[in-house]
Order: sequence, then structure tokens, then C-alpha cells
Amino acid sequence: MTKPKVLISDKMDPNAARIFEERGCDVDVITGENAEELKARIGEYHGLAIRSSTTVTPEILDAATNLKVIGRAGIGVDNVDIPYASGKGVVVMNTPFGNSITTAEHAIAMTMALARMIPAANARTQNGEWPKKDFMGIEVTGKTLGLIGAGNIGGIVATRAQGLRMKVIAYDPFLTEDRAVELGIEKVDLDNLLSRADFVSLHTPLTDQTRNILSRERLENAKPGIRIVNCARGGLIDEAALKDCLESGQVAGAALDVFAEEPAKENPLFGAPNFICTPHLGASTTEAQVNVALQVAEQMADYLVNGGVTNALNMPSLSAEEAPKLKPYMALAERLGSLVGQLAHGNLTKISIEREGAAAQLNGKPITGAVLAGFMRRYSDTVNMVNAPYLAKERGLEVSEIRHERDGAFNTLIRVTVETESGPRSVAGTLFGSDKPRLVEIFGIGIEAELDGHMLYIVNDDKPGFIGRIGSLLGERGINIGTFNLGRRDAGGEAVLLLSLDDAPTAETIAEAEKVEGVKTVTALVF
Ligand SMILES: NC(=O)C1=CN([C@@H]2O[C@H](COP(=O)(O)OP(=O)(O)OC[C@H]3O[C@@H](n4cnc5c(N)ncnc54)[C@H](O)[C@@H]3O)[C@@H](O)[C@H]2O)C=CC1
Ligand SMILES: O=C(O)C(=O)COP(=O)(O)O
Repeated sequence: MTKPKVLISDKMDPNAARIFEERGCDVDVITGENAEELKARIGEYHGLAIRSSTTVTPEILDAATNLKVIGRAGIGVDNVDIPYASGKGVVVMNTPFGNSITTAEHAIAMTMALARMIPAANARTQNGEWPKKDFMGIEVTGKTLGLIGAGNIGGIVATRAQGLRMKVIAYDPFLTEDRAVELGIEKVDLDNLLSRADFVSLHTPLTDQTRNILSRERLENAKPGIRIVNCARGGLIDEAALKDCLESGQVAGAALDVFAEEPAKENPLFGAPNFICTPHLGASTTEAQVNVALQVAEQMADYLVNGGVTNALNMPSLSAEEAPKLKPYMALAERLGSLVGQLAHGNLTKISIEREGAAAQLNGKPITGAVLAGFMRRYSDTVNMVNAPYLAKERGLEVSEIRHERDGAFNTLIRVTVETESGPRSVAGTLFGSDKPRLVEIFGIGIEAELDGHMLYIVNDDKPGFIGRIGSLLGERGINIGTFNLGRRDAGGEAVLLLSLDDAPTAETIAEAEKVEGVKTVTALVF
């Protein structure tokens, strides 16, 4: 196997490059390139490790013809077009906890800096002014902190703020009552929060629902003299409205670490009263950067080298321990999916994946992904486990997964069934010797065959002499048969023949085979 190649395109702790190398990847660190430069380069890489400065657009992804994984050394992934990456079969992962304490601490630092106007006091003192009378601050003790978003970072901010004796309330539609009780915070709606909070701190991702969540209207109707801290994402606040509210005094102060447009070299808020800012430093501590660099490199290398999937945003997790165990199952699942995809006719809208025996004890999601990857190949040749579920959804394919506790004739079995116009059609397979995929049933007929390379699937009448006729036809045409597998429904009834061939059969060979006495259908298959 060639070594996976990874590009680190944003400034990252050197531990990331070290881990990639130790785990068997080639790595280039090339930061600060513009989109055109990245587009020209990305085609040669299997992995792309980023922070927030690289934006991964559809154009970049179209050029990324070998890319398998994007790793975000951090939390927010609004700089990656995840639906497009999924469509391209690229896994997107982040490191959801590595910088959360650091970012929460930055929000607390910003809160204290706002309360006591530390940046301006510092600047003017160092300017020789000694402006003691201009900086009358407020205490945070006893004040109400309103969190918009109370997930990992919001939750940590809550505990730190409670340590400062603040009362914490939160607006987060996904916060459970139990978690709110555990955090000792009151769950409220957004209007209530804005009418009560002395400080507001934002901790949501940037999504279509949260964009502009602090709109002009909400800022203008908030509690007069409110102070706002944003260490989450720029697009959450209407910046022009915030500037007006700072100037009118409606908002008593704002501390932003993030801006709608970054890098923010110019911004309407610069110079506004009681406005302080940092250049997206929320995650910038030595501890957090080591954490996220180590974690992203471990996760990406795991995927590129062993197929393990951790913290992916567009694929189910698969631990590095599970991956080798699941590998033969995934090969079996993909072939079964591919077989029904090649054989079943018409518009297929339902597929079910059943697992029995040892297979029922395994993580089913990767097996389903592999079946769908094999099956969807009937529609697209760029399909893989990552994009198959998305493509299946796009085509309206209904997928069901069934686990049977019962033990059947095989100690492990995967069955794939599609609903066709003439009823359900199903194929099943097992593993021989724990890692060799074998087909054991095709459309109700027991058979035992490897699914590999070029094959011919022939349905025929179970009559004497048939096998000789087919063998002679192929022999006369100089086609070498690798394996020869037979199955039949009843003696003298419908029978099937699966042949593996050294080369792809020509259309002419197939037409000749169809003319052989007793043959009903001939289908060329490829795995
Ligand atoms: N300034 C910086 O350097 C950093 C910024 N961040 C930002 O902080 C964000 C939050 O990070 P975490 O707390 O780790 O994420 P998280 O996923 O643990 O928490 C986000 C919370 O927002 C809530 N939420 C989602 N939609 C909402 C809505 N419409 N209204 C209210 N709440 C909503 C979710 O329910 C969740 O509880 C990240 O998405 C990232 O954008 C993260 C790290 C560093
Ligand atoms: O982790 C996040 O979401 C961040 O915003 C941190 O951004 P950065 O890695 O410092 O560019």
C-alpha cells in the first residue's frame, strides 16, 4: 500500500506532523496559501488537516480527487462544506473537546475584561495618562449571565461563572432539564434571557438557525446596559446593529473574539465605545493546541491507515480495534450489496440488511454503509461508504437494518433484500474461516461461491448435459473458468450457475451463452 499523504494547511502544533509521520503517513505543512494555490495542490493528498483559516469549498473538494478525510484541529466546522464533502465521499472529523476549557476560559477572561474595562485602562495607563477616574467598573458577583448555547463550552463557562458567584441562565433548545439541573442553571427562552441577563455569552455553532441570533431587533429590545461576549462565531451577531447599540449605550459593552469576516482587519465595530476584541484567540493556548493537534493527527491517521473512524461528523464511528474485525464483514457486505445492485431490475426503493449469529453482535452501521456502497454502484462509480448513505437518501431508498438474535444454519450471516416489482429478492453470505467472504444464497437458491472479479450468473433449467454445453462454449472461445458453482431450487427445476472468469466476457460471448439450450438468462457481473 502506498503511504497516505497528508497536508496540514493551517498553523498547527508540531505534534500533529510528528504523529502523522510516526503513524506511517507522509506529511507536508504548507500554511497561508490562498484558495487557488490550495486547489492546485490538494489533488495529491489523502488527508487535509485544518483549523479555521482554511475554507473547504466545493471547488476545493472537486479538485481533491484523492482526498479521504478532512480533520479539523478544533471544534467549529462551518469553514467546511460538509454536505458537499459527504457527497464526495470525504470523511470530516473534528476534535470536539480538545479546546473547550481554553475557549471557556477566554469567555470568562473577556467577561472580566469587559466588567473592568481592562484593555482600555491598560492602553491609557501605558500611555502615561493614569486615567483612574475614567474606569469605574462593575462587579460580576450576583450578576446574571445568559448563555446562548449550553453545550460543552457553555457548560464549562457556567461552572466557572458560578465560581465567580454569578447566576447562570441559558437558552438552548437542545438542553435537557436533567442537564440544566446538573449544571445548576435555569433554562429559559431567548426573549426571557435577553430581558434578564447582565452579561450574555454565546456558545452555539454557526448554523442556519443561529446565524444573526443577536439581530438588531433582539439587541434593541434586550435589557438596557447588557454586556455581550462572543467567543463562538462571528455570524451570530448583527455587527452593524451592535455598533449602533454600543454608541447609544443600549449595550454597555461587547467583547468579541470572532467576526463575521475573518481576518477582521477592518470592521465597523473597531473604535466603538466599550468594545474590546481579540483575533480569534479562543482556542489559542499551548494546552489546547497540543490537545487538538495530537487528537486530529491520531484520528486522521487511524482512518487513513486502519480504517478507524472517530469524531466524524458525516459517518458512524468505528474504533481502531473494531476496524480489523469488521473488515471481512465489510468486504462481504459490499459484495452482497453489489450483487443485488447488479441483478435486481427496475426502480428499487427499499433495501433491508439483516445480521444473524456473530454478525448480529457487531457494530451494524459500517456494515450497512458497506452494503449501500456496493449497492449504489449501480448508480455511480464514485460511491464509497461515506457518500453511499447520502446518495441512497437522495434517491429515496428506504434502508432498514434488522438484527436477529436467533442462530441459523451459519454461525454468522448477512442477508440483503431488495423490494422489486416482482417481490422481495434476497442474497445472503457468510465468512468462512472467520475472514473469507462467501455467498451462500442467491434469490432463494442455496449456492456457495466467492464473489470476485469477472463472473457470469446463469439461470437455467436443471437438465442433464447443460454444464457440458456451457463449458464447451467457453472453452471454444478460449475463456478460462476460475471457479464453477452450482445451485438449484428443486431437482429438475430452476438452477443457477455462477462462474468466475479470468477475463471480462464480451457481449458476443454473453449472446452465445444465452442461446445455449436450457439457458434462461445470462448476466455478467463484476466485483
Ligand atoms: N473562539 C474560538 O476559538 C472557538 C470557538 N468555538 C465555537 O464554539 C462553538 C460551541 O462549541 P461547543 O460548546 O464545543 O459545541 P457543542 O456542540 O458542545 O455546544 C453547542 C450548543 O449549542 C446549542 N445550540 C444549537 N443550536 C442552537 C440554537 N439555535 N439556539 C441555541 N442553542 C443552540 C446546542 O444544543 C449545543 O448545546 C463551536 O461550534 C465553535 O463555533 C469553539 C472552540 C474555539
Ligand atoms: O475550534 C474552534 O471552533 C475554533 O474556532 C478554534 O479556531 P482556531 O483553530 O484557533 O482557528
